[in-house]
Amino acid sequence: MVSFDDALKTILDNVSSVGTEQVPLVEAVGQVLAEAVLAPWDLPLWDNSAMDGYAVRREDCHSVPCRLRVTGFLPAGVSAEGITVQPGCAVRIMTGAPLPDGADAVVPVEETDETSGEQVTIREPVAVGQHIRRRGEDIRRGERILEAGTVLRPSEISLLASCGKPQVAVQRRPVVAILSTGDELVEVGTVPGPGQIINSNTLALAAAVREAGAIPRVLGIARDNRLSHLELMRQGLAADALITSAGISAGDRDLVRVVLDELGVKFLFWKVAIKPGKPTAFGLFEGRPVFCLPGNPVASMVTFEEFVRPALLKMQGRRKVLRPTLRATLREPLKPGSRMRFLRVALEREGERWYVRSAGNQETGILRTSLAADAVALVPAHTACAAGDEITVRLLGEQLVAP
Ligand SMILES: Nc1nc2c(c(=O)[nH]1)N[C@H]1C(S)=C(S)[C@@H](COP(=O)(O)OP(=O)(O)OC[C@H]3O[C@@H](n4cnc5c(N)ncnc54)[C@H](O)[C@@H]3O)O[C@H]1N2
Ligand code: MOO
Repeated sequence: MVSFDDALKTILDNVSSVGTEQVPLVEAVGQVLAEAVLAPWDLPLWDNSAMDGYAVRREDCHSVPCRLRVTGFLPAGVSAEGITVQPGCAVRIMTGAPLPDGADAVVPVEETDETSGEQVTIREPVAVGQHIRRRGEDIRRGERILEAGTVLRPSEISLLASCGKPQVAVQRRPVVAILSTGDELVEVGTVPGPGQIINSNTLALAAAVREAGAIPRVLGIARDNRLSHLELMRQGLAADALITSAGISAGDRDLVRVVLDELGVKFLFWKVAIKPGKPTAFGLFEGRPVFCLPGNPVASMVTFEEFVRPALLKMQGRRKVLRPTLRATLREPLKPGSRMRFLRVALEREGERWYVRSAGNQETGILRTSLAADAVALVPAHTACAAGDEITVRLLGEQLVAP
């Protein structure tokens, strides 16, 4: 049986990017850039006004108030070619419009009085360069603005768009096959008969795969016989990764490992010293990962979170693949366990401190506890804790606070 740390390390050492693809910009959000991007031009493209107002020559405004003749109008979207601010004159200009020749300052409309359509009075002192956005002040042409490996957020998308890229090379999202096993399973939408339960793991795993940025491919249910396993596992092994659910512990019909062995999967471990999730196995098929997760719905979710999610993120080119942990103070004591434990917990914040309490019954059949959990406490084996002790918890999902 391997330790949790060794299991995670083995997985992460054996997965890598599944390749790159070109995608339209909007679809690239959340994906990892696969190319360095150079700015093809300066940004801003040309000097322009940061205010609605008047383009002026500073030397005409030495002593204010002063009166200037309005000789033109520059809205955004027009060229300033052929327009020059002559001595004693001003050009009415809108935010974003190109700065006309001769002008070296913009006076916001609030600091002027329009005497008539033809004249304007400048009331406030004027400094050279004020309210002008200079060509290239943000980004210089030829500058390396984004490195391969960058996670694309809306800000990066904005920059890529400004650099004229309608599509971009990103790390491809892996296709992840999901196979549940068991004669007791029926698909959702069917009312379970005697001895039957609904195959909820497939949907939970597919949702978790999608949430991790990958593409789920649901294979259905392998029945508890070799042929059914063989047929669906062959399909699953063609995907970038395969996740199986159940059939991996000591049961008489637990065929998953036997059949995957037969198909040529090389297992690197098949039991981990954790609770829940002891019967978790990991193998490789032609370099592609195979995760065999326990059938208990809670164990399935916990092992996905701890082992599969980091792997799927790494396969998408992410360098940071673990959710953050924080130290929190226990509200209640914890008994020691013989294996490292993952306890579903609820966090509360008081001032700058985080407090943690059990989210409910920790038996792995009890899904309700997961609904109340917003973090998982990582409790080492043989460790008893008293109320008031600090423990490490891993946040689940994004932590938002009420406005
Ligand atoms: N003698 C032993 N028995 C068990 C051991 C052990 O080490 N020795 N380990 C226990 C632990 S821990 C777990 S977890 C389970 C895992 O067993 P399997 O992964 O082989 O899964 P099954 O026995 O087939 O099912 C367990 C449980 O989960 C339900 N299940 C299965 N598939 C689904 C699904 N797709 N959707 C929803 N629920 C599912 C299934 O009905 C069972 O109740 O083994 C212990 N036993
Ligand atoms: O994986 Mo089992 O308890 O460890 O649910």
